[in-house]
Amino acid sequence: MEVYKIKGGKRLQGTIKVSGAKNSAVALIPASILASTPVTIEGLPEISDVLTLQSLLEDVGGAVTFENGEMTIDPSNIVSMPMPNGNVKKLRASYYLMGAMLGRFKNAVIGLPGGCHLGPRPIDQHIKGFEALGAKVTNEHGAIYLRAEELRGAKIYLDVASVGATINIMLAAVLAKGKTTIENAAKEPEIIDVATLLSNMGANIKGAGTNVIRIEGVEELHGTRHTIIPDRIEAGTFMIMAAAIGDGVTIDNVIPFHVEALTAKLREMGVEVIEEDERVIIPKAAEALHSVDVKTLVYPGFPTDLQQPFSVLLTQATGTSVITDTIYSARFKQIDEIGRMNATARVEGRTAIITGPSELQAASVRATDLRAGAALVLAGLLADGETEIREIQHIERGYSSLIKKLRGIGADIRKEIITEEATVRE
Ligand SMILES: CC(=O)N[C@H]1[C@@H](OP(=O)(O)OP(=O)(O)OC[C@H]2O[C@@H](n3ccc(=O)[nH]c3=O)[C@H](O)[C@@H]2O)O[C@H](CO)[C@@H](O)[C@@H]1O
Ligand SMILES: C=C(OP(=O)(O)O)C(=O)O
Repeated sequence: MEVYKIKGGKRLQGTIKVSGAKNSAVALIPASILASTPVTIEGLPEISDVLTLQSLLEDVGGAVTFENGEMTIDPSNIVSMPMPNGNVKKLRASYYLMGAMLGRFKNAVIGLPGGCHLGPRPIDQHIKGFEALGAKVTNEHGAIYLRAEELRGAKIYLDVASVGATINIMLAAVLAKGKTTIENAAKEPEIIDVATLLSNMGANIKGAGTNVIRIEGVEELHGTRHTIIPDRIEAGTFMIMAAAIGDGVTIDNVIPFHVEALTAKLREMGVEVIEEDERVIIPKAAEALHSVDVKTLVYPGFPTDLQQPFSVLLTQATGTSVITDTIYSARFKQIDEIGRMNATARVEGRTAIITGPSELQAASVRATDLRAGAALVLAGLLADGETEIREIQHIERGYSSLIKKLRGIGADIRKEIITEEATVRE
């Protein structure tokens, strides 16, 4: 079993570079299925979600190369083969194969997606959108069957501003006949990124990044070259780490506007944050951090994906802080784990209540999901002693070269293989 081992207390210093956005990458790769000629995406993060999608595309006939963050996908020989099991269950974003395969072939069979367990993760709004476009959608034996004679543009109002549903409907609608309008669309930067790729492939999309997206279907899409946006969640994770235990950290390859909600909260806590064109500098960890309350919201609100690492920073603040996650009701599994590390924190319904400052102590802990894993890495960096983090496969779904990057700014973190015997003895 692979684990991360972290010796806490080392102050972070230097420049750390952010990779391409995971939550864009996992939609851009399926989007390439809609083209008739090769699509190249530059700057992809080297994470397991990207590798899983590569092999899913290869399974259905795609010719894919991936080197130095650049993926070229030749979708011309892709066929609509059913994908009910296997790799599709490894990630949440495999649901984008539904929109892309439906858009190109008018039929698809895709297993229900996996991803982090954060409480219910329904896809009813995706299905409502596909049905509005003319697809018949059924759930049979754990897979979604989508079939359409033809797809026709429609007006779709989303009951919740879902990132996944907005992107999936765009994917299905770009080759549909006529005009599609998505109302109450989500506005996340990743949606703009996917719309930019699709537009460069020849799609006609207006309004991505606002709550009304208008799509005029086209006959065919062609290949293109696209550079992915930086990962605002990875950038935010490093900003939080720098605020907790930094001594001059520059986070490079960030769009500062994308992390505005976090920057505002950090400043409210007493952290100095300097924003430049494509980087953010945290000159030093604040001497005294103030407690703050945080509510996660759809973009541009405070992102649910940063709430978990942020909860660890709050253990260092003086006073009681309350986090409310309005997006995912059960996204607090890190709280039990940091409790083992001497944090004073508890969960009440949709909120986590954290009182600080606490001197964290090293322990053996479990990365229950991706961002809980990032939270535990931060807890390990702060703790006295050597922390062991298990189930790191969750972390590696979403953070590219994390060990190398953190070592580059002075962290004492390494990956080790431990035997089951050692696990049992502990
Ligand atoms: C709004 C929001 O913060 N979205 C985040 C969410 O996206 P993700 O794509 O997972 O979630 P959505 O944006 O699609 O969903 C937002 C909310 O709508 C609900 N919902 C969604 C689809 C649906 O068909 N029915 C439905 O009820 C979800 O349960 C959730 O409460 O997690 C991703 C990975 O952690 C983040 O990158 C996204 O920024
Ligand atoms: C929860 C996340 O990923 P996924 O939706 O892929 O499980 C995340 O990116 O924080």
